[in-house]
Amino acid sequence: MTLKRLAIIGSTGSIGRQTLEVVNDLRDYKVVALSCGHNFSLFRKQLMKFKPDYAATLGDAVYLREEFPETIFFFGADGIEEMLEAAMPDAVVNGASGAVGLRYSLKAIETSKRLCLANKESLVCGGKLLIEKAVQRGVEIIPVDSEHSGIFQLMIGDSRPEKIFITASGGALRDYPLEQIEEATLEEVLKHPTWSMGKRITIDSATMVNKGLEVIEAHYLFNYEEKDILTYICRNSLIHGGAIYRDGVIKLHVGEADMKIPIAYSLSYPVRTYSSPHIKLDRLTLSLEEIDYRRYPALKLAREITGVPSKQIAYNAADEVAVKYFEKGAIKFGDIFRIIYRVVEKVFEASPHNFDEVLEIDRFSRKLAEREVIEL
Ligand SMILES: NC(=O)C1=CN([C@@H]2O[C@H](COP(=O)(O)OP(=O)(O)OC[C@H]3O[C@@H](n4cnc5c(N)ncnc54)[C@H](OP(=O)(O)O)[C@@H]3O)[C@@H](O)[C@H]2O)C=CC1
Ligand SMILES: CC(=O)[C@@H](O)[C@H](O)COP(=O)(O)O
Ligand SMILES: [Mn+2]
Repeated sequence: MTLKRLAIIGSTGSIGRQTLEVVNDLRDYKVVALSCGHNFSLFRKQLMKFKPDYAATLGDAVYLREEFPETIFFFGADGIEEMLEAAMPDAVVNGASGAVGLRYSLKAIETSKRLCLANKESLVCGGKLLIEKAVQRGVEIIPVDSEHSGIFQLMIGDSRPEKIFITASGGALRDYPLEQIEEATLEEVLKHPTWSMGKRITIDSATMVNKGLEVIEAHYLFNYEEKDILTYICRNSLIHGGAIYRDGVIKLHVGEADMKIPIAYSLSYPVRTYSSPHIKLDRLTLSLEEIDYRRYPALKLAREITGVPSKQIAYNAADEVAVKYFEKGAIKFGDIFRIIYRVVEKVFEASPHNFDEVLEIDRFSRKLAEREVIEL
């Protein structure tokens, strides 16, 4: 059997680490390229175990060259792109966090046949650019985000659903009294009720910025208008999404809250080769709840800007900046939305034509967000 050659961007993160666990189980993939940001100690262990031909670090870790003479190293954000060019893998898992992920997604489309996309910011910031480039080059984009993986699977071999829906856990503050949300601490916000994930996305679950990003992600992936992408709370995160058909049928995607399942599916599609125990059916409780926008104004705002690229970029950039300040204890939880709202309001409506224009709007939005932090 020929092993499929895989590159993983962000191998030291939550998605990256779980991808390596999956690859270990599946056994028909050879990890040819790995990249990390700054977690060199974990990266070192991954290099020892998976022995990739190519590796890249965002930070400066030139010393790794001596320890791993068989591996060709690259450094910096350009280095991560160069690594993909050198490796020319069959598939790339993009598990980087943040808008920066778009440049790796665009490069993945030039250098491989399949992009397994966890980095939802790629679609939020450059959805049209990315999809068009993938179509032109005949490259598959397979969603890794759990809800989108669910919808993707539901849509295979059937008529197009009239509407789709994705679910939200409600995040760590879903049962807090409304008036206490403003002052919630980082420790409280990081207690996600169902999923174990990186810090930013966990904070984004509590504001529902994550769900806002996901509505936009679904808009580009599946080509639905915002009004036809519904959102509900599913407290146990067992229903990931659903497809609503014209004949009254609703198909649900149900499964454990375990990211290894959608990661594995993105690799093995169109078949399933990964084994994982399913939920005990006699203990299965399925229920959905309406979302209260007073508790989650960031989701309402994301809906209002879906399809307006410059504002989508601003929404994400302002959140990235605000979340960093919240993590440092410099702003309140409630300030995250305040900053996003003000930045999105100030950015004009525009559609970037290329990556450089996306970058320009992203940088401008970050500057606005920094200013809003000072003026709070
Ligand atoms: N975690 C999850 O369960 C899910 C995540 N996603 C999405 O997947 C993406 C990754 O999330 P998650 O794994 O939680 O994030 P993490 O923060 O856990 O991991 C991010 C990874 O990206 C690396 N990284 C950070 N900055 C850069 C950069 N500028 N260039 C290249 N690499 C960088 C990090 O390196 P290092 O740590 O070495 O500095 C790390 O390996 C996000 O877009 C998120 O929304 C979607 C669904 C579920
Ligand atoms: C696992 C996954 O796909 C996350 O994006 C998840 O959706 C986050 O949890 P929330 O539903 O709380 O946003
Ligand atoms: Mn998700």
